[in-house]
Amino acid sequence: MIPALDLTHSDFVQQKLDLKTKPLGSLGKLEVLAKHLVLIYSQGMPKETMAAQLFSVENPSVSIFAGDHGIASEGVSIAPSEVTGQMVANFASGGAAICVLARQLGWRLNIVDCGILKPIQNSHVIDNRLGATTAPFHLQPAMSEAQLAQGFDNAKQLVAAELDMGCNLFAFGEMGIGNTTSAAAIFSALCSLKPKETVGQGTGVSQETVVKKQLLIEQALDLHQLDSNDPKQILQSVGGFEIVHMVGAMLAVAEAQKPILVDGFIATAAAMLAISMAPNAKQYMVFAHCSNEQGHKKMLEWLNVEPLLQLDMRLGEGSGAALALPIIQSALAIYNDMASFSQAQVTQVVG
Ligand SMILES: Cc1cc2ncn([C@H]3O[C@H](COP(=O)(O)O)[C@@H](O)[C@H]3O)c2cc1C
Ligand SMILES: O=C(O)c1cccnc1
Repeated sequence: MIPALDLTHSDFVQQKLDLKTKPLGSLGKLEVLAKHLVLIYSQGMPKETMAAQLFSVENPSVSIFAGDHGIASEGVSIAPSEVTGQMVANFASGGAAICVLARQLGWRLNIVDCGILKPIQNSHVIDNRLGATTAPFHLQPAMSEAQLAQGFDNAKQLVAAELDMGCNLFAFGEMGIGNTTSAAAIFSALCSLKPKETVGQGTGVSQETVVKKQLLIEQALDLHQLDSNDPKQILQSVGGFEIVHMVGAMLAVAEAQKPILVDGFIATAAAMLAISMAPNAKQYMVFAHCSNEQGHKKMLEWLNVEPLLQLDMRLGEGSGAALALPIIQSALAIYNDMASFSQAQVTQVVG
């Protein structure tokens, strides 16, 4: 259901970039990014339309999906589950890191309760609750098939509403105490890796807690006997309500052939599931940063993608994705506005 990226305009875009007044390729990854984005934005355009077109980011939105995790009661985080809801209130009142970055950079923010411990009454929070926390996944599946399906449906509707508002760049963030344990379990199951390879310190837990996370994931992998080729089973068994929304939203954006800015460890676990469900989805993804969570670098290597930024961040919330917006805008500005050798009457340099 997700179309492959049509590469018809690829040579035209490359040539346009090559004829700009600079040594060939000297804007490095910015040129690669410009080409990628212009190809996405020009899908279905006839050659003449595309040749005359300027491309820009319109009405970008970052949606933060929040959900609580049954596994959190095993003490896998520095914080208790209650902090998820407290942070949702913080998102709603504009005080969290993602709020500051979104305001500064020009993202619109959606705050989505996908199933935190206790609902909060706040008109800025979208109610997409699939339950009140997932089940502890080392003992039973994190959620039912119906909850998973409902999450996908919710995400699809959210993306449809965003597209109606003219949004053409999507970022997704998450908040959910315990969700690095869930993301590591997903990574282990999808790539048949031992938990030792995939588990990290999350919010900054001790080495002892890292070992506890590994043992819980081992127990879960034993219990569920997950098939690395069955991403839905993996998501239902060891995922989270916010992760379900992320996967569903990524698939919906890719189906609409718009770009997705992928954030850190948890968002990349969601991206890997989406790609496993629909391989073409990867062609609409831009990987914003490499987080400091051990395992994220391995995920990016496994996907064979290069992130735009490496700032030693390990927060989530969509913060790394948010920071990449100015780079996206710069890439498009170079494509749109930079003079060619002939326009500027500069002798074309070769080599
Ligand atoms: C105050 C606070 C704000 C956060 N914002 C994002 N996270 C991040 O940390 C959590 C994942 O780490 P773990 O698996 O170790 O719990 C997620 O909620 C993630 O978004 C936060 C965590 C805390 C404590
Ligand atoms: O990489 C991330 O996105 C991350 C790392 C630690 C905690 N929360 C999120």
